[in-house]
Amino acid sequence: MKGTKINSDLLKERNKCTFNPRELTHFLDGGEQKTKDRKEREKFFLEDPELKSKVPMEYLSHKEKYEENVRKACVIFRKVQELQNEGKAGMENYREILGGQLGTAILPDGNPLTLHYVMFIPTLLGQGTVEQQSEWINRAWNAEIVGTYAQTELGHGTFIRGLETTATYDPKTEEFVLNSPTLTSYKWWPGGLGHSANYAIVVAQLYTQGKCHGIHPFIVQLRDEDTHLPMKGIIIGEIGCKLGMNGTNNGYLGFKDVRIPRMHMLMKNSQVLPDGTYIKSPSSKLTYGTMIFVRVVLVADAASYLKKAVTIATRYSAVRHQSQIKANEPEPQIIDFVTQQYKLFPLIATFFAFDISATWLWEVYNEVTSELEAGKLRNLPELHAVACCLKAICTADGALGVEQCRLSCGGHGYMTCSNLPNTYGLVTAMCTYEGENTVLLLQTARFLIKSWQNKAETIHLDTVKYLCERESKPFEKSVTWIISAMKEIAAKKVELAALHIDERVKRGRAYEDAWNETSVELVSAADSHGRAFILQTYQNVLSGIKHLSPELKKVLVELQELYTVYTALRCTGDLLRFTRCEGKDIEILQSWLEQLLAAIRPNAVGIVDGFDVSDEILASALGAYDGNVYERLFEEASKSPLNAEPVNKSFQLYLKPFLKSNL
Ligand SMILES: Cc1cc2nc3c(=O)[nH]c(=O)nc-3n(C[C@H](O)[C@H](O)[C@H](O)COP(=O)(O)OP(=O)(O)OC[C@H]3O[C@@H](n4cnc5c(N)ncnc54)[C@H](O)[C@@H]3O)c2cc1C
Repeated sequence: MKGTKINSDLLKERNKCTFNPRELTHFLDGGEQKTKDRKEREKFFLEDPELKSKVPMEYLSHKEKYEENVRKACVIFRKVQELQNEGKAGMENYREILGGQLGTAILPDGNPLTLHYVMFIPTLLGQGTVEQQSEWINRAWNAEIVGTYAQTELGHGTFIRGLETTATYDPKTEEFVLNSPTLTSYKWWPGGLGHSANYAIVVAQLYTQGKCHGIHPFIVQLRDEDTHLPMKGIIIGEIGCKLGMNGTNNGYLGFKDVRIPRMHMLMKNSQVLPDGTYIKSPSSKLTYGTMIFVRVVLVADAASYLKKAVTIATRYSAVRHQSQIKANEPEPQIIDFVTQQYKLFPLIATFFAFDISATWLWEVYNEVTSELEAGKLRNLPELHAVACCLKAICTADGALGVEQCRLSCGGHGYMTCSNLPNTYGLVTAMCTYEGENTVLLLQTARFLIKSWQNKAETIHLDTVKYLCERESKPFEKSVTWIISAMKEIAAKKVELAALHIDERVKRGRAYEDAWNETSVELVSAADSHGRAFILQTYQNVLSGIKHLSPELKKVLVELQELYTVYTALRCTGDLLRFTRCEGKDIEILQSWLEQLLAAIRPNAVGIVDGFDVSDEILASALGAYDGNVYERLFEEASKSPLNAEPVNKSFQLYLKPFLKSNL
């Protein structure tokens, strides 16, 4: 629909915007040059006819979808390779192509090769010895082999110590023998495992010299490199249809006496010597690296999906007219209903909060990883604790936010061509994979309880030192007060949870039972801790920005205030229970929130324009830049194969006989 007129409501919105959206784009990209690079990259991929689908993917069968996805995935990574060869190499290519922006524009229902880049290669790097890396990494980078990461089994996901696949060392042949002793030991879920990967990193219980040494990673060839037929003893297939991500080819895998050479165990940390002697890893924490890496990426992805959804819903809300506010007046744009603003604007602000946290996490992850390379593990538990709660909060709020955007678009939001249902499918999956969210919050809680008990150490840790520096300030209508109140809430929740565990233990409960019985409070404490952290990081980053125009800075401050007040009001009960805030103060916060909604209203479309998500990436009839919503809905409907003929054969076969049967 190129060259069509821009919807007049959107034109009006754009005219009243008080800042330059281009400046926001450059700010989010990290500079004008980075915007240029991103746009060039998008053009390189999105304008390639090979990457366009002839028929919308949703009208394809499950099998056709998979085949089309593999075709496109191969084109994509060939193109990434071309970029590398031209010297335009960089993590950005992979992050964009695998993440929520460019990646989902080309493969909206998931990429069957993602795990190769996101898990297989990072695990080889993180857990393989130098020799193993030199054997495998080049082959993997050059895509001579395609790998996946097979950990979860039918019977166990969260509790990895309970995994049942066995790898038993045979010193006579210097091989491991892999077996799936039970139905529940079958691997279940790994992306790309069904029909795409020919290798996998398999997590299995290691047995040597008659003893089990717990779970370890092994490289296993699944399929012949030429024929792609399953190797001897490999039982493999796809797990079937899911709520979303139907293009990722999640698979199952069983082993029947599958032999692999000793050097196929990844031995950077633990080792098995030729005679079967087991050498333990110097620290169990050394395997955290890859896990944290993926969680860091997921926080950024959650922000990116939210950015897309809120762009679609905000533009649509400016175009859509419905009902009346006053009798005899024209129908308003639905964005003028304050309830609609309340649905959308806090989500716009949430994107900024998450994006800023994601950048922080990425930087700290890189620092801690280089420390790790130098054998320094000190900062790893703190990073792990922050990554866990940020992943849980950002993916959970991201999924809720995308669903709220869908609901805010009324009936049309329910259309697949709004791209909101599909986006929801992708985000909600993130709440489960790479650590189920509740379980992750409990991991953060474990760190918080330890920090609570060991204040001498805690005072030196940036993310938790507030547990030692407690002061209860009287209410003030300010961002700073809310942040200190959120920390106070988190600290009190940690204190209470620690107290309740102690009380239960004193009453004779085992510590583990006491932990479980206190776990609702523990999760809540970790959640508050994470939210306080996000608010503080948002504040730190925003107050440090110097080079922006006053017009844009003003908008960014309003958004930060909105996110902060919105977060505070979402935990009104906690504020009243744990801080010096009173009922009358909540009213002040409520009216502050309403003022902020009104302040942001004229700039809402400008802000989402500033996100600069192209129409191809939005892939939405409701969210395109020109706002021609109704024309696009009709255009999408015309693509339904049912509309290709005036009468469907089912009329003659079933409907007509039914109608004429005189029941
Ligand atoms: C789309 C998708 C892609 C995936 N891709 C991969 C992949 O590529 N490779 C791979 O190996 N796996 C993959 N997985 C599997 C994923 O990692 C697991 O589903 C996840 O770890 C959760 O484990 P589970 O399914 O066993 O859930 P469960 O652990 O059975 O969780 C069910 C419920 O029990 C609760 N629960 C469990 N343990 C505790 C506890 N200790 N305390 C409190 N509550 C608890 C949870 O909170 C949850 O409410 C994928 C999953 C999905 C959905």
